[in-house]
Amino acid sequence: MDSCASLIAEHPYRLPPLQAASSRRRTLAVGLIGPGRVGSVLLAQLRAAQERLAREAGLELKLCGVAASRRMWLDCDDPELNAQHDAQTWRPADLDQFAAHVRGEGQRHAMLIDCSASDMVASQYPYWLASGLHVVTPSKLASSGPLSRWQSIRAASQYGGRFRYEATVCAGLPVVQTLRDLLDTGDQLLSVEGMFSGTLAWLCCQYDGQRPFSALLREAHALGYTEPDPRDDLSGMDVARKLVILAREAGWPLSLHDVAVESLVPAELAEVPVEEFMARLEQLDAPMAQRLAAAQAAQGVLRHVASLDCDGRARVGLHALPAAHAFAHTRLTDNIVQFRTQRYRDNPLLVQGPGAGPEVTAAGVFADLLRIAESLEVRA
Ligand SMILES: NC(=O)c1ccc[n+]([C@@H]2O[C@H](COP(=O)([O-])OP(=O)(O)OC[C@H]3O[C@@H](n4cnc5c(N)ncnc54)[C@H](O)[C@@H]3O)[C@@H](O)[C@H]2O)c1
Ligand SMILES: N[C@@H](CCO)C(=O)O
Repeated sequence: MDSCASLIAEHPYRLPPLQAASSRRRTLAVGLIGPGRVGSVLLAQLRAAQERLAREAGLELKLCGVAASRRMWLDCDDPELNAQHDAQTWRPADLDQFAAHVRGEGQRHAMLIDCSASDMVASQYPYWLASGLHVVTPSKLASSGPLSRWQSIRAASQYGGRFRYEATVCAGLPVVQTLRDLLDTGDQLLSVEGMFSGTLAWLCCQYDGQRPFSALLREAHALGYTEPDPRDDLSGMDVARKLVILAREAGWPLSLHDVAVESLVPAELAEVPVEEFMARLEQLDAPMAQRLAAAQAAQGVLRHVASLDCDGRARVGLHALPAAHAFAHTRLTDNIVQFRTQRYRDNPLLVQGPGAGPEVTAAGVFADLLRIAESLEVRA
C-alpha cells in the first residue's frame, strides 16, 4: 500500500459511506453494445465498482447483456449458466431482442451503452429513448450525424430515456458538460479553439523524424488511441465530428459538410479496405516527413488544430506553430479546449488533459452512467 492509501485506510476520521445508501436503493439494468477496446475496459470498471456502488450509493448495477457485431450474451435465471461465457450462452446478435431483454418487464430502470462505432446502432437511439431506455455512448456518430436524426434523439430524450455523450469529445475530459453548464447558467458561446485529437496530439509530440510516421501510427493504434479505422483520425473527420457536437450543444445547426477539413490521408488510400490501409501505412511517411521538415525549418512544431466560431466557421487541419505557442507545450495525448464566451471573453476557459485511450474514455462513459443513475427515482 502506498503512503497515501495507508493514510486513508488508517485515518480515524474517514468519512462514513453516504447516508442515502439504504433509502435511495435503485437498480439499473445495463446492456453493453460493442465489447471492443473501450467496451471491454468499461465492463471491467463496472464490475470493479459494482459492490462499492451498491454499498455506498445504494445503486445496484445489473449487467444483463453484451452485444458484439455478430453475437450477443443475455443473462437468464440460471446463475450457473450466467457464469459461463461460452458458446452455450452466446447467440446470434439481434439488437431488437437485446434492447427488449435489457428493458425487461415492468417499470425497471434500464440503460444501453453503445461502445461500437456503428451507424446502424446509432440509428436505433430515437426508438430506444422513446421506449424509456437510457442511452450512454462515446460514439460520435449520432451526435454529429444527420441533423434530423440528432433532432429526433433530442426530442425522444425530452420525454423518454436520458441521453448522455460526454466521452464523444476528448474522451474522459469534462468538455460537453462544461459547455452545458456555461450555457445553462446564461453564458453565450463565442468560439472554441483547440486540439481535439488524442491520436494526432500524441503523433505530433512523438514525431521528431527518428522513427517513421507509419511506425508511430501503428503504435497509437495498438495503444487504443485511434478510431477503429485510423483514417477517421488522419482525415480530420473525427475532430470535425467533435466540433459539430459542440456546435449543436450550443444550439448552432452545424453539419459535417460545413467543416473545412484538411485530410492527411493520401487520396490513393482513402477508399481501400482498412486492412489494406494498415498494410500500406508507409505511404504516409514521405509527405509527413516533408511537413515536419517545413515546421522545423521555421523553428516551429506540428500541431493538429481545430476552431469554430459563432458565425458557423469551422476548420480542422495540421499547422506549424511557433515553439512558444500554448499548444506547443502539451504532452502525450493531451487535448486542449479553449471556450471563449461572453463571461470568458478576455481570457478563455481551458480544459486540458489526456484525450484518448480506453481507460479514460471508459471512465467518461461510466461517469455519464452515474449521472443518470443519480437522477433515477426509487422504484420497487
Ligand atoms: N479509443 C478511444 O480512445 C476512444 C475515445 C473516445 C471515443 N471513442 C469511441 O468509442 C467507440 C469504441 O471505440 P473502440 O476504440 O473501443 O473501438 P473498437 O473497434 O475497439 O470496438 C468497437 C466494438 O464494437 C463492435 N461492433 C461493431 N459493430 C457493432 C454492432 N453493429 N453491434 C455490436 N457491436 C458492434 C466491434 O466488433 C468492436 O468490438 C467508438 O465509437 C469511438 O469513436 C473511442
Ligand atoms: N481517436 C480519437 C479518440 C477520442 O475521441 C482521438 O484520438 O482523439
